[in-house]
Amino acid sequence: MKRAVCSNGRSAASDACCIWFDVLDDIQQNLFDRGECGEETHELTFHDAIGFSPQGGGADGSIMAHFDVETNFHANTGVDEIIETQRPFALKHNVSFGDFIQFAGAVGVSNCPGAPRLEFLAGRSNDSQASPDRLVPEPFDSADTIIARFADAGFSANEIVDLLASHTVAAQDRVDPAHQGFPFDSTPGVFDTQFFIETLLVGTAFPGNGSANQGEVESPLAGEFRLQSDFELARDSRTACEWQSFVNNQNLMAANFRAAMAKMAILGQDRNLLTDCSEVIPTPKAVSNTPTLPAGKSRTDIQGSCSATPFPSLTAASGPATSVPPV
Ligand code: HEM
Ligand SMILES: [Ca+2]
Ligand SMILES: [Mn+2]
Repeated sequence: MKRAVCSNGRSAASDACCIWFDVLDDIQQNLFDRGECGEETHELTFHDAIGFSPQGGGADGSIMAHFDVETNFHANTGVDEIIETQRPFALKHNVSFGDFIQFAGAVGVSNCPGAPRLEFLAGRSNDSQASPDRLVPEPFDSADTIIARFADAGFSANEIVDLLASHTVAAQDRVDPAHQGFPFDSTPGVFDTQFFIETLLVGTAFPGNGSANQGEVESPLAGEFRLQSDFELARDSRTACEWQSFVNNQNLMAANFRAAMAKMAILGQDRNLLTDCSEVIPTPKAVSNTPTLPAGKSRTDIQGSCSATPFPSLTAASGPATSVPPV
């Protein structure tokens, strides 16, 4: 079949995909600061899409269209800034908010070395209803509550773990506002397995001011932040084996994340009515780093929680205890 001719010598299987090359150029330059590993937009993919229940909603752009409602939800505190930054790009290119949020998320992830190249389907309507409150999980929710919420949206316990690979390139700003940019693993610029290793280490202290915020538990490394929800899901019998399976398996982690993200990105949408524009998403750089026990830690610091399989043996880094700078 003849390919559609797009800007700057590029082409696409469908005419409808050409516009996304222009959006790509614009956001790489002006939203991601020349291709930075962008955490923020990719958080928005989740907060828009998980506003879904069998009653409706989902990855429909509602968080941007009805930001006056949805950003008042406690779990969306602070997300208003990301929305304000992104909305002008969607309006300028005249694409739907739902498409834009998922596209920006996929491009943001592609800027992180080691990430899978995510699927991107275009064609979501720009009509949406505001999501009801209490659908976005909170870091202080119990494993039971989180697993039940995801089940209501159609995700298994293992798929929660798959989606949480996103926390390998993430940091907190709002749980402890006095210590913004404290990341969830020691390599927040790399989509690697360190998040799954480090969340299983014994917690030793609260970074920053030394005391707990709501949804925070003790972390194992100076400067690293640990969410209570990550701590619990790493150790819960329903999620611990999927969690451990990623510890030394980058390819499995990346493949499962890709599949779960593809599902999340079309919550509430009909896949058959969308156009596959995945070829517009850049191919992420590969990584070759070895999954590692951070310096200063040993096997005895690991709280292995999968009863079916022993914790895999890992290379231990040497040198002074790892300390993680903010992002
Ligand atoms: C169990 C469910 C989840 C909970 C309770 C949770 C909770 C949180 C919290 C509390 C933060 C810190 C926000 C801040 O203080 O600025 C955060 C950050 C983040 N989360 Fe999650 N999350 C969950 C699942 C997910 C999923 C499924 C994704 C994406 C697919 C995701 C992507 C992110 C990203 C990218 C950030 C970093 C944002 C930034 O750097 O500003 N999270 N998460
Ligand atoms: Ca990482
Ligand atoms: Mn939504």
